[in-house]
Amino acid sequence: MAALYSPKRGTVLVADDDPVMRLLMLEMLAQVGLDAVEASDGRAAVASFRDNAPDLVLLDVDMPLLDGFSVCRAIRKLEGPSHVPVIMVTGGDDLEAVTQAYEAGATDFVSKPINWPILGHRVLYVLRASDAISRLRIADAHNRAVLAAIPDTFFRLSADGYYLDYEEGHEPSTDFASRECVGRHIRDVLPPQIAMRMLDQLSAVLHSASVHSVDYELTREGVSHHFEARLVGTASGEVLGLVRDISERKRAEEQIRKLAYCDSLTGIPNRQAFLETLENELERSRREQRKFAILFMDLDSFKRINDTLGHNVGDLLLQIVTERLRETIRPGDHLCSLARLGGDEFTILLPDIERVDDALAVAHRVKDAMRRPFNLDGHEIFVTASIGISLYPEDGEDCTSLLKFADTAMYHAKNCGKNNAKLYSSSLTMQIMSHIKLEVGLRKALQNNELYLLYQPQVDVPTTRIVGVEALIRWRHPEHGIIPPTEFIPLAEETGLIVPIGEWVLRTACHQACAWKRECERPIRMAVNLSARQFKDENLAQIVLAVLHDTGLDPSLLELELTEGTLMDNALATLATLEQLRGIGVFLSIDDFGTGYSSMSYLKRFDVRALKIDKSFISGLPQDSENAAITRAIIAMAHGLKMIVVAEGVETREQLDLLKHYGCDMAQGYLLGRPAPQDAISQMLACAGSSAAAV
Ligand SMILES: Nc1nc2c(ncn2[C@@H]2O[C@@H]3COP(=O)(O)O[C@H]4[C@@H](O)[C@H](n5cnc6c(=O)[nH]c(N)nc65)O[C@@H]4COP(=O)(O)O[C@H]3[C@H]2O)c(=O)[nH]1
Repeated sequence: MAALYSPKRGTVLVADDDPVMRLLMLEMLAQVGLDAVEASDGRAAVASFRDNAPDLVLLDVDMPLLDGFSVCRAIRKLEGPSHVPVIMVTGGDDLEAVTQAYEAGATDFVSKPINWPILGHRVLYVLRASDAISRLRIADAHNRAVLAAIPDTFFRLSADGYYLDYEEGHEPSTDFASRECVGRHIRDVLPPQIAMRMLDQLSAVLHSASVHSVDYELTREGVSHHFEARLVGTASGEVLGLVRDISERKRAEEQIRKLAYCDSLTGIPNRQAFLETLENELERSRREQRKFAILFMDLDSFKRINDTLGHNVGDLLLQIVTERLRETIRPGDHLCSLARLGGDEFTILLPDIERVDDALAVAHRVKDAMRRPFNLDGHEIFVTASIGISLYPEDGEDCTSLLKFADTAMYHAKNCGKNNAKLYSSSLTMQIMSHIKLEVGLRKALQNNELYLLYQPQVDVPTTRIVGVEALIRWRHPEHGIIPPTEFIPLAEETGLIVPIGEWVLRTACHQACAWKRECERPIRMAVNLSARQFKDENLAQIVLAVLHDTGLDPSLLELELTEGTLMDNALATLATLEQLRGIGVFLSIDDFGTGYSSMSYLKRFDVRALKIDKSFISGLPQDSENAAITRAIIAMAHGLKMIVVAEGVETREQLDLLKHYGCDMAQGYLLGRPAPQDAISQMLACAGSSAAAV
């Protein structure tokens, strides 16, 4: 069985010279469960108090040797921090004795004649109250100790905002001295803005049980400090507050913010910071009905510099670019914010612009600043920039769209030949959307057998016999019908899809050339266009070799057509590739000759078999004497270099006659045969002598 809980039994010192009274008191105390020790005079009472440390003293006023008042005073002197309750027993209506008792330090009094049953309860009540008071004292001492241990400033405010109490914290920056606050209103102590926020929170905490905090900054003796006041309401309708100096934390936060919002390479705001500034600017411009512009800048050849000169030089370039951008936008544009979004992409936010021209003017200044040569680690580098501009509110109402549109305009600027600044327009998005759709379609075109080849005859001018064909690709789009190569080859180049597509063209064309050789029992040379991207593909020679091997076509029946631009792009690498192709035994010809560099000396180095004069020269013949002269000169020079000449775009009998007269070797054009499917070409080849149809 569990032991019964027995409350602590208190001990009462009963001091009375009357033995009957003592006996009655002892009896009464026993009734309410209390122990007692007795003293029959004043001195004995003081001695017993010292020896027994009672919890309560019942003290008669009239006693021999030392009266009750003196005993009470002696007890008060003896006792430590604990305050033992003393109940004095006074005569009937002796008011003076009561006053004297309180003055001597008595807790309570009872007057004679004593109501014994009530005295028991009275004693118990006083004991309980004294216990509560001593617990309160301990709690208070605890609280004081806690407050003394924490560095915070502590204060107490009345519900209407007056400081009732104020204890300065340990921090040297403690915001105010106690004497500046106690008895004064918060408004008279703190700056108006801060006081207002405090008062707001004051009423909030009085209506809720939660802790509210207010952050504020105060400048004391020229030094700024950040404080955090935590306020809590009490049951008595007051507010307790703790104020802490959080300057150190604020500094750390600021440091973290800097790291998170600052681009470490250039020291300017990063993407995150830019997006937040943009968000704020949008809010402000919306409120104040103002306009702003976003400039999105991208360097045109950054990747090349990074790849060729290394990342260190690339980084240095970005740092100098940042410096130049800073200088460029500084005069008069102090509100602009510059950021690096990543890589070589920079943005400039131009607030409060009045006209589009203001944004364009900054864009042109930026472009000019970038055009000055950069001296990087001993390398003199020339860089250009493409800039896209979007405007609020004209182009969009939200940050994401505005930034995207500036980016879109930047791409448009790049497509328009780089070193450009372009404004966004909604049609750009449409163009880009259809571009993306086309790209998605092109990715599937090969698997879905949507690509096919047409072949255009190439004839020997003196005899007009078909000696070769040029393979020309077409795309049968499921929705848009036939798409010409001029529309999708650049896209295939851009996306790299030209490599698999080009291989398919080569394979299909070589296959067909073999078939015609079998059918006609004479060789028909197959010309296939090679784009710059294919030419740069380091696997080109292997692909050509594999295709020739797989199809069984004699390499000398394959002619690869390249433009001058492709050849000139990287002369050294070109020579190596050409060497490999020559090693395989295929021929090379230069397409669209006359439209590019037209450098004969280079062509000699590259050992090409044929030059194809661009149709723009042929179309004006025979009337256009200038083009006639150029055509004649090209033919003569090509022959001088032992190259044969093919005229493209021959549409009339007169043109053919003139070309024959100039000694042109071969011709191709609508007059001699339009690009046609393999069956039609087979028929043409089968005709007697295989002369071109119309001639
Ligand atoms: N006005 C006029 N035009 C004539 C005449 N005779 C031929 N043409 C057109 O001129 C273009 C000649 O091809 P290109 O200069 O190599 O120019 C080609 C070539 O650069 C490219 N291309 C075509 N197929 C391929 C391919 O399989 N691979 C690569 N990389 N490019 C290709 O697309 C360009 C355009 O091809 P097409 O639209 O087929 O256009 C062809 C042809 O149809 C004529 O008498 N008058």
